[in-house]
Amino acid sequence: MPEQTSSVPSSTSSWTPPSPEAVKMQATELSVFYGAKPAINKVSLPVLRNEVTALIGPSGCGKSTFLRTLNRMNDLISGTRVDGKVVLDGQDVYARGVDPVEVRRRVGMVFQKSNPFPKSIYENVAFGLRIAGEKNTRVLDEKVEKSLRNAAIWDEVKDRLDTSALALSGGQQQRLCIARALAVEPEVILMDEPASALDPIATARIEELIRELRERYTIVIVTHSMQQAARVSDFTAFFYMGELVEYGETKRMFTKPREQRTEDYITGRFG
Ligand SMILES: Nc1ncnc2c1ncn2[C@@H]1O[C@H](COP(=O)(O)OP(=O)(O)OP(=O)(O)O)[C@@H](O)[C@H]1O
Repeated sequence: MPEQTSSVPSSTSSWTPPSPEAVKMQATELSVFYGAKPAINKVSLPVLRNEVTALIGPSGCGKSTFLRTLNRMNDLISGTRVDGKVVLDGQDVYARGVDPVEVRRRVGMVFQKSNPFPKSIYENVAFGLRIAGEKNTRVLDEKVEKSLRNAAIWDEVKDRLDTSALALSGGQQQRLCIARALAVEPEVILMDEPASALDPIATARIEELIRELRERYTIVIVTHSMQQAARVSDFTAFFYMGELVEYGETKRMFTKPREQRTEDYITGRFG
């Protein structure tokens, strides 16, 4: 099978595979070990271009572990071993010679708890650009503004770019972190429960933003909220005890799940 061809578990074999051009990332037979036991076991899952893919499943089933393999964040956790393959635009991100820092630039990440640096709003967004060697003030200004606009927070902060990011509300801080992720022009954005610490209004803004960002980026989101997965995602992957149980279009998964375990989970029978 060529690298770009998507691969899905046998339980979804009646699902029509996407064309190779539609596949931005592809995990194949991916297992991750913390010590001897696999936290995820032989997971094969495509991530489709300009779509939102939601990862759902009960606590501890391996959603975050899977997410972190997509941009080699697991490399930073000592004792982790990754088996299998993750391909980004046809290139194996774990191949020898691939720079994990470049992988993380192309595949950005937003975390559950917003984590702005104790710096100004401006410097938070400019941070990655400065690290990449950008010194031109005009370029920095332009990119900071563009990122803040794209993260739907520009109007709220444009008059106080030099004030501390820590003075923003939780929802604003999370959108600032999204702006920071966008500044280095990633192609894929990974979001690990990005709204779980936010109130319903701030959550709605993040969800709206995810729908907007989908026009330009490929997004993978971990969420505990079935409603959120149904609202924001185009495709859903249901994990259970380290296995990928079912993957498919979100609408279909939530109305006609093929697997009993998926149905039990989305109807709240366990989780
Ligand atoms: N750094 C780590 N060291 C050792 N074990 C870990 C580590 N991170 C995760 N695990 C284990 O791997 C398994 C999967 O965890 P993971 O965080 O990926 O699940 P999750 O589905 O994202 O859970 P949650 O929804 O609670 O965030 C769990 O058994 C967890 O205890």
